[in-house]
Amino acid sequence: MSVHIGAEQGQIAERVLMPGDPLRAKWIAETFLEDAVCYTQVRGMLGFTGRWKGVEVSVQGSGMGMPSAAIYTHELITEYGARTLIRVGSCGALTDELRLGDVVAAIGSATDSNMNRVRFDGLIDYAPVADFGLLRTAVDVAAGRGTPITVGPILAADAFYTDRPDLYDSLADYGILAVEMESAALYTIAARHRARALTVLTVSDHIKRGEKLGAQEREQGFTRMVEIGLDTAIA
Ligand SMILES: O=P(O)(O)O[C@H]1O[C@H](CO)[C@@H](O)[C@H]1O
Ligand SMILES: O=c1cc[nH]c(=O)[nH]1
Repeated sequence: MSVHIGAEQGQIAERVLMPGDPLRAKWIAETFLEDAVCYTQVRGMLGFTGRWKGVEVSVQGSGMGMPSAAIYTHELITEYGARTLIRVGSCGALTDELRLGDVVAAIGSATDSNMNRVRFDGLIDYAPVADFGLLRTAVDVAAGRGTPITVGPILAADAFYTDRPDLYDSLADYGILAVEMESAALYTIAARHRARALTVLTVSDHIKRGEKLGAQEREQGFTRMVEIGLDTAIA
């Protein structure tokens, strides 16, 4: 029984969807999974296991930011044997190519987090990347569903409220599509343990245009993302 999840062995599936928001985990379990059972409420970070198209899948809230996401990723993999981890989150668009509600798959994550500098003694700028097989599957799944998906690099930031919006402009110049707050930790820890990880996001804000998704569009956008995540997880 792990410190932060506290589930019994066997209660968590090998395939896990990871939203940051624990209430999104609840919504996913109640909306998409058959026979979903809640296996943790520790710190209010809800986790559920049920079935999608007959295959066991878990959905575990990971909180906001890399210190929190790293804890859940680590425990899911090392204590519960999770092998396929797909983050389903929201992001702020940095590029004009993206519109509110668009779905993004993160091929890799630039980050301002210090975690990998500590890991590699400041000597290497490690490049956290998605599992290629999962990414390819997600693109195929999205095409099969008729959902446009934009694949590219993103920024995993420590701060939601930044004092350096100028850096967002520079990153956009270098092809970074959007900003969120967990993917670099997910990709790094999954790689360390030879697990597969992918981040799929819905554009909830446009940073440059100052736009925000409304409640109904948010739910529709998240539905498309979650269905891609679930189909990819079981493929
Ligand atoms: O929608 P989620 O998955 O929480 O992801 C994004 O939303 C939170 C910030 O509002 C951060 O966790 C960020 O990564
Ligand atoms: O991390 C995030 C998530 C959504 N929107 C943002 O601007 N940042």
